[in-house]
Amino acid sequence: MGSTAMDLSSVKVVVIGGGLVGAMEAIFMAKRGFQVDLYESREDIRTLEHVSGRSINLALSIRGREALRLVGLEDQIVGGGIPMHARLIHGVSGRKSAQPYGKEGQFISSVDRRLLNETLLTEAEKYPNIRLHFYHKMVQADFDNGVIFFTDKDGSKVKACPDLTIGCDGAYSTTRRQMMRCGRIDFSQEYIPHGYMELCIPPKEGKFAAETNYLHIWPRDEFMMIALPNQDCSFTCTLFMPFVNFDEIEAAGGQAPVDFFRKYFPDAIPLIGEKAIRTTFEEGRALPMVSVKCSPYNYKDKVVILGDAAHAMVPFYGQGMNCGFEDCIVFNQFLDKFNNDFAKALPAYSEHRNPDAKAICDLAMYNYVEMRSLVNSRWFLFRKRVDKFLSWLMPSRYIPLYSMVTFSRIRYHTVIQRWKKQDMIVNKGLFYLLCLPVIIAGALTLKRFKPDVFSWLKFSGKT
Ligand SMILES: Cc1cc2nc3c(=O)[nH]c(=O)nc-3n(C[C@H](O)[C@H](O)[C@H](O)COP(=O)(O)OP(=O)(O)OC[C@H]3O[C@@H](n4cnc5c(N)ncnc54)[C@H](O)[C@@H]3O)c2cc1C
Ligand SMILES: COc1ccc2c(c1)CN(c1nc(C(=O)N(C)c3cc(Cl)c(F)cc3C(=O)O)c(Cl)s1)C2
Repeated sequence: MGSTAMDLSSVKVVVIGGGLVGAMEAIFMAKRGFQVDLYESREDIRTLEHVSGRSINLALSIRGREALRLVGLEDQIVGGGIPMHARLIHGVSGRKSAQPYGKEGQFISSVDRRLLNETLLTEAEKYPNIRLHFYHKMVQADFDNGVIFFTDKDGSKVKACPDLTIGCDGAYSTTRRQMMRCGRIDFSQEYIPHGYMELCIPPKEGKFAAETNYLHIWPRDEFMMIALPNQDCSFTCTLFMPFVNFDEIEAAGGQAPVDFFRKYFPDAIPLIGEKAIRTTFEEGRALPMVSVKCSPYNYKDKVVILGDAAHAMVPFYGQGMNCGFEDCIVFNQFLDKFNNDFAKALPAYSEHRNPDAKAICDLAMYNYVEMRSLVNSRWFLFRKRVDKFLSWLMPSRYIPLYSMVTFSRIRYHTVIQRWKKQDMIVNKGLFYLLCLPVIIAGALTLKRFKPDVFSWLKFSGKT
């Protein structure tokens, strides 16, 4: 159904989910001229009171920034965030080592999740062709007949009859589940044995209690903690640990959480505070992390899923939201390419985006191991220095993996291809650089003490 500009307002698009990607997608669709109805199961988060010390932040990088630029919000969001120019690794001894993310001026932004979501919803509301419906939970869909059913706040049924449904309802997506009832959708999910819990480093005398413009990392093999700065001079820490360890600490109770921190994160205790560590463990529960993959992302010309609904990933690359925002850019490009013909744009988008989303899900899972253990090892630090040297030596030909993910819009599946090629070259180069001298020294030593040791190398010349 290709449509010309003049009659797009009769095209009805329903967006399921008013989270980060749903709010962003609603704006993209409204800018095209469609009539957009966004349905969010929860309340309007802008009406909720703010609780200090409970802010959750996210790392915003170039892929997400590009989507924000396209909807005119990049400067506002980046300006309200805190730039992180480097990672700061905290050793268990308390020794800290900083590793800049890139060249001068290259940074990632720590942004407040709620503020970002509120800003997107408020921007969406400015469009006359967007209506926001809160307390509307999508419960069933008959995509073939274009009917979607919701329950509203008092449980009564609401119906919508869109031309296109866009599911942005997160990792546990109902839209995806409904699609799986009517189409051949491959689906897989994997929970990792780790959970996460958030803690807060409050301001100290109104100022940041730790180095400000850094992503703080405490890598401890099976455990890891990271901290991102907030506008109110606090840090939000995320502790990653196997559920068995969370359960042990919870079962022990009392001083167990503080004793655990004293053993693994001693330098964080004065920053967070013993009382806050105890109460966070007493009151909070570790949350799960799931990786979801599915294919395709569409069912005919009726429905498409974006964001975590299509590809939830473990957070060990800080790319989930960035990838979901990039979904909005790419889907928009396919609507341009096929002049809003959903029958062509939806399958083409799914075929194009699927390998990229699966690639970043795999990279995030790979990093789940890499960041916890290797970031402490001398080899990891050495490889970072090799990365830095090679990217200085061959800036256009050698880009470190995390730079391709975080500071470029190279397609995620191409990132993996280039990384594998680069890694082979580097490891081969390192072999020759490190092993060859040893081999040569060994051969010379052997030759000195046993001159005829290489006589078998000489050709006898006899036939
Ligand atoms: C610990 C952690 C750290 C992270 N850090 C980063 C980071 O640094 N950088 C980054 O880019 N990403 C990060 N992420 C990932 C990021 O949070 C997600 O990728 C992003 O929130 C996905 O947005 P979404 O809109 O697709 O889904 P969600 O944010 O889950 O939003 C889905 C929305 O749909 C609504 N909904 C659900 N079901 C229905 C229904 N049936 N009907 C109507 N509405 C419904 C929900 O209420 C919700 O509002 C992190 C994730 C975790 C867990
Ligand atoms: C709010 O909760 C969370 C949870 C996890 C993350 C974020 C926010 C933001 N994250 C980012 N990751 C990278 C990255 O590329 N890598 C390889 C890293 C991966 C890990 Cl796990 C890490 F600890 C450091 C780096 C690093 O490079 O510093 C960025 Cl760049 S930002 C992970």
